[in-house]
Amino acid sequence: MTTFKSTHHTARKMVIKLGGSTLEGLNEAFFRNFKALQEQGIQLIITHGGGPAINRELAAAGIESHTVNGLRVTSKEMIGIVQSTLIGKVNPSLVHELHSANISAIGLNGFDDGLLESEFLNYETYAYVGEVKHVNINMLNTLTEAGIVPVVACIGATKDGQALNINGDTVASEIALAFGADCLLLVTDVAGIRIKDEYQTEVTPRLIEQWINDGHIYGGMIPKVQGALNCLKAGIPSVQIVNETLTGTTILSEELVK
Ligand SMILES: Nc1ncnc2c1ncn2[C@@H]1O[C@H](COP(=O)(O)OP(=O)(O)O)[C@@H](O)[C@H]1O
Ligand SMILES: CC(=O)N[C@@H](CCC(=O)OP(=O)(O)O)C(=O)O
Repeated sequence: MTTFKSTHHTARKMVIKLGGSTLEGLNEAFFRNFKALQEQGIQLIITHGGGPAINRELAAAGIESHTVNGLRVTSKEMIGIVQSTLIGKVNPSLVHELHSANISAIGLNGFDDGLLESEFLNYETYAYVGEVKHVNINMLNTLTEAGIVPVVACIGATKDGQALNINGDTVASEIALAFGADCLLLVTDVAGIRIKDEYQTEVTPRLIEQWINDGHIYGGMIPKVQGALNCLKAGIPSVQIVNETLTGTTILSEELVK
C-alpha cells in the first residue's frame, strides 16, 4: 500500500533527494514506492548526500569538522576525502542497490558533462564549499527520457576543475529547478518537520522562517527547508520533506493555504 499525496499522481518530473541518514540500508517500501512512481510514467532523478559516510572517513583520517548554518566547513585537506567518499563509495553503492532492485540507474557527479558548474560560496567562511552557478541539464533529460535514473552525487566543479563540496539538499533543489520538476522530495530520517514533538503535515514559508529564528528548526534541517523555499519561490508546486516511505511534511506557498 502506498500513501502518496495527490500531488505525486499529477507529477510528470520528480527529483528525489536521499539524505545520508537514509542511505545505509534503504528499506523495501522505498523501492516499492519508487517503482510505483516509475510505473506512473514519471521521469525521475535521484540526488544524494552522504554526511554520515563523510564523518566516518574524516574520523578515520583523524580530521575534525564543524558546520556553519548547516554547511560543513571544508578545508583543502578535507575536500579530497569528501570527493572520494561521495563519488567513490556512496554513489556506487546506491547505484548498486537500485540495480539490485531492478531499477536502471547510472551514477554521476558535478564533473560529468559539466553537470554542476560551481563557484566558491564564501571561501573565508566555508573554504571548499560551492554554490551552483549552472546546471547542464541536457544529459539528465536524455537519460530520464530513456528510462534511466540519473543518481547525482553532490560534488560541484569549478571551471578550473576544482571539486567543491555542496550540500545535498542544495544540489537537489538546483537540479529540480533546472529539470523543471513539478515535485521535489527530500527524503530524510524523520517523517517531516517536527515542532514540539508534533510532525507537521503542511507548513508555510512564514512558519518556517519563524521556526528557524526561534531554534525549532536547526542543523541539517536548515539547508533542507531553505532549498525547499527556493524551489517554491521559483515555481515548483510541491516540495516535501519525507521519510523512506515517502510520507511527511508538504511545504506550501502562502497563497495555496486555505
Ligand atoms: N524541526 C525539525 N524537525 C525535524 N528534524 C529536525 C528539525 N530541526 C532539525 N532537525 C534535524 O534534522 C535532521 C535531518 O537533517 P540531516 O541530518 O542533514 O538529514 P539528511 O542527512 O537526510 O540530509 C533530523 O534528523 C533532525 O535531527
Ligand atoms: C557543504 C556540506 O555541508 N556538504 C555536505 C554534503 C553531504 C550531504 O549533504 O549529506 P546529507 O544529505 O547526509 O546531509 C557534507 O559535507 O556533509
